[in-house]
Amino acid sequence: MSKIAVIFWSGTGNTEAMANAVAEGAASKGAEVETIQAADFSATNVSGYDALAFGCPAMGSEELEEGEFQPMWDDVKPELGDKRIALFGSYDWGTGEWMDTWREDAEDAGANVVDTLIVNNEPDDEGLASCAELGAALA
Ligand SMILES: Cc1cc2nc3c(=O)[nH]c(=O)nc-3n(C[C@H](O)[C@H](O)[C@H](O)COP(=O)(O)O)c2cc1C
Repeated sequence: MSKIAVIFWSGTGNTEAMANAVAEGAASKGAEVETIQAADFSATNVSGYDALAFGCPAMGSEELEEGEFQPMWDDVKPELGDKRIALFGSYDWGTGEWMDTWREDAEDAGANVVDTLIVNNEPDDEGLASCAELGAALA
């Protein structure tokens, strides 16, 4: 059975709803899933998982959240090796630029990004289904 971590930061709950749906999708494929707040995850935890999903909304000016998520990400990304990872998050007025930058950053660090998913504001049923598919694809 594969073990999957879904690590997220969410200010107003939209990315958290995505995280829960990603976790449900992975669990539906028989994976053991842990959903973890960004502040509670660090590089030393990476080895305990086969695959990892990271969720963070567009913040700043098309940036990752700087207080908790960005430091965690900078700590974790060099340790990901060839583990399968997915990136997801919610946004509002932009075009998803933060996700393009984030994916590039992950790939520059050598990460094996299997997929990314962005959802505008609160995920609707279609958005939640896409999240579940993302989770299932990681499992
Ligand atoms: C401080 C701040 C900065 C933001 N910057 C952006 C941005 O650059 N681009 C964008 O599309 N949305 C931006 N947003 C909107 C959020 O990404 C959007 O509200 C998202 O749904 C929040 O997700 P959450 O509920 O998981 O916190 C920003 C929101 C806040 C509060």
